[in-house]
Amino acid sequence: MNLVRDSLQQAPDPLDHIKINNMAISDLAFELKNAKLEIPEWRHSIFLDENDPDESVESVINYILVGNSINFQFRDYESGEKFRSEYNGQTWTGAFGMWACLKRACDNGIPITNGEYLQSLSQSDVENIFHTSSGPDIPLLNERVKILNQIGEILVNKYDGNFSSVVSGAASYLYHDGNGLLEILNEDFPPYRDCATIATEHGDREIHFLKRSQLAIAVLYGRFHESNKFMIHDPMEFTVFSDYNIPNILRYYDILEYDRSLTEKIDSGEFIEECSQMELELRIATIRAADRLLLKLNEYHEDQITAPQLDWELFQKRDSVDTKPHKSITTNY
Ligand SMILES: Nc1nc2c(c(CN[C@H]3C=C[C@H](O)[C@@H]3O)cn2[C@@H]2O[C@H](COP(=O)(O)O)[C@@H](O)[C@H]2O)c(=O)[nH]1
Repeated sequence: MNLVRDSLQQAPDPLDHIKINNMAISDLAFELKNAKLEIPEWRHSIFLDENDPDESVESVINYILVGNSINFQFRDYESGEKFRSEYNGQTWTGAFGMWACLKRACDNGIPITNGEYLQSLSQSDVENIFHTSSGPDIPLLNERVKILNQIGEILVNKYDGNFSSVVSGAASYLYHDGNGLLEILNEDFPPYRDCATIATEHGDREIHFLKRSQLAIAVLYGRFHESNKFMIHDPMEFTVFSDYNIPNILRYYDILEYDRSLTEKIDSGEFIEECSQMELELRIATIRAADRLLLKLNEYHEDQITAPQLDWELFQKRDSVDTKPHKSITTNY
């Protein structure tokens, strides 16, 4: 049982606005066959380090799972300019800009991973956390406040106020008869849910993308996979994380071919409505194409490459491709 892959089986194939080019998939797989395809451990200064005397595996788990609940939308909707903030003498942009602010809050003793604190966070508290002296404000601030309040309430009511209790109570799997960590995040934490309904010839079908929840678990898997401090025994069940960068990178490599109407919308900077057919097709095609790319890549690799490794390889190219990402206003990515 894989919530994402099983649900995508129900989605239309082929799609109306996007064609997946299998030749281009083979070409990119060949190009990447000797790539390192590492599992990132995310050991930047903007993340907590479990080896610090003041930190622990639990504090890293709490930090990553709180932060990823608001890991979405970092580009100014008009200018496309990325949110950015300073930390440790460096400028961090986009998602890393968000993490820089969260780390700054931790350094200032703000208990942002404590459910009690989160459930009563005010708008001005969050404005202060994400205050930046340069560039655009972080988008969707109010949505971030609501999500953090909701996450805090759930943690207090069910999990002793912190995410490490969620992890310790879950099986060390993504999927495990409802007790896998991904299943629990999806079931117990509505802000982490990431699903939509798509019309098919057999009627409406619910499809799951689980982008932020999979990314959050993949970060912990990457950080601790060489130790027994946090295990995921079914890493092949990850899919790539369908945000606004991965589809654009696949488009750049001609793996995703958009029809004229979708091309015109994206290249003119028009918004594509969240949960519209076009937006859902972008996310469905991203995961379908990336899974096919994984299969091709694994023809060249003895030890099986997992989706987080492919995702990170692709994601790093986001600022060097000359195609434009789509714009949808959403809290899913
Ligand atoms: N597929 C995929 N999507 C990712 C990431 C990361 C990397 N950082 C995470 C890794 C560890 C921490 O958890 C960090 O947050 C962010 N994103 C997504 O991209 C968007 C931000 O893009 P830009 O505006 O250019 O910063 C936004 O939707 C964000 O959710 C990734 O690795 N893969």
